[in-house]
Amino acid sequence: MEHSPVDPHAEPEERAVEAALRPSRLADFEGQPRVSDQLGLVLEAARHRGSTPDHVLLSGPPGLGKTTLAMIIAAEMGTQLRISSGPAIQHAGDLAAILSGLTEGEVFFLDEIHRMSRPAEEMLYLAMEDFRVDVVVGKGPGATAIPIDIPPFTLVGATTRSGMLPGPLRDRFGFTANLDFYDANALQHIVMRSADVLGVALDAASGMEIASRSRGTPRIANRLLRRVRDYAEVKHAGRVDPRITSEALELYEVDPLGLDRLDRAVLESICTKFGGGPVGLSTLAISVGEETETVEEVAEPFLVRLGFLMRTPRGRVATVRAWQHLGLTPPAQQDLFGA
Ligand SMILES: Nc1ncnc2c1ncn2[C@@H]1O[C@H](COP(=O)(O)OP(=O)(O)OP(=O)(O)O)[C@@H](O)[C@H]1O
Ligand SMILES: [Mg+2]
Repeated sequence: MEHSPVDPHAEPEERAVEAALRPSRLADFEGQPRVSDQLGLVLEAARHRGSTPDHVLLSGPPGLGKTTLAMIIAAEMGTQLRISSGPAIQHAGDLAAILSGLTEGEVFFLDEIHRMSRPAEEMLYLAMEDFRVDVVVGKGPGATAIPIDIPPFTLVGATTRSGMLPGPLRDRFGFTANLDFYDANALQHIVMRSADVLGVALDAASGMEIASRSRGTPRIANRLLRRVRDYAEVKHAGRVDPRITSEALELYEVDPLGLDRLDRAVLESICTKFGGGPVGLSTLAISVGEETETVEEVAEPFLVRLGFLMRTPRGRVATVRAWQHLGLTPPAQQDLFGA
């Protein structure tokens, strides 16, 4: 499938553009006031004590700013950031090599920490708690563990699935930030700032138009901004206004609530082919010509969040709001749940 403009996961070629749009100071990190305040305090206190900050766990859906915050933490502490990820650390030895190479006070960012192997995880416990790793040398009865001290560091772990983290690991973080979806005002601020960086003359109303179609996600807001910029450059000599903005977003099939072609196909299928549901996930996926995983992981979470779709034990059901959003007349209320 072609990449949807509202898929919250990053396209590989998007990483470079994203780097340019990342705020590098906490003060520029918009829209998560609680997280910013609390994290600001943790960092400030550490600076006062002249020690390294507690380990930080960042959790939340893709595109909400976990990597950005990890970089901000290092920048605010004036230290280097080392980056690795759970899937890249399959052997405990990989982790031992990274940890023993850290210098004092460094921030170690471990992305997708829920995907680390078990032995690496156990090594990490010790490193987080005692700043020590035990490297096992040899095999069988003759194997010995050689303790190696590592300099104090701050681990910043990121996960989209905090539920998948084992309790002992979660407990070793001194501070956990749960990132939540952003409201339209915050996204508007983010998009205005990004427009500045990209040199796009974006007015506030167009910024709001982009924000309200971005599914609460800064990554999507920045991406839609770039699509609007392309459209404006090609069709309107670079001029952006609210009408041009909504034309552009319609061209990319992102509707006023942020639904894309697949989201609408899913709802339309439930309503028009299956009488509003319930319909099983695999049947639904076949009817829209998609993989079940795509329907389940890309389309459904947002539809559920909007209150357009319910997952019931008997299958997917479209709500009255979904019918109305599609401009269809819902069947009488009791039929939605009956039979
Ligand atoms: N609070 C924010 N203020 C400004 N820009 C933000 C904010 N949060 C995220 N962004 C922007 O959104 C984009 C995606 O953010 P980031 O890469 O940090 O998300 P993530 O949570 O790490 O996603 P993933 O789970 O896919 O790794 C970046 O370009 C970043 O600059
Ligand atoms: Mg990230």
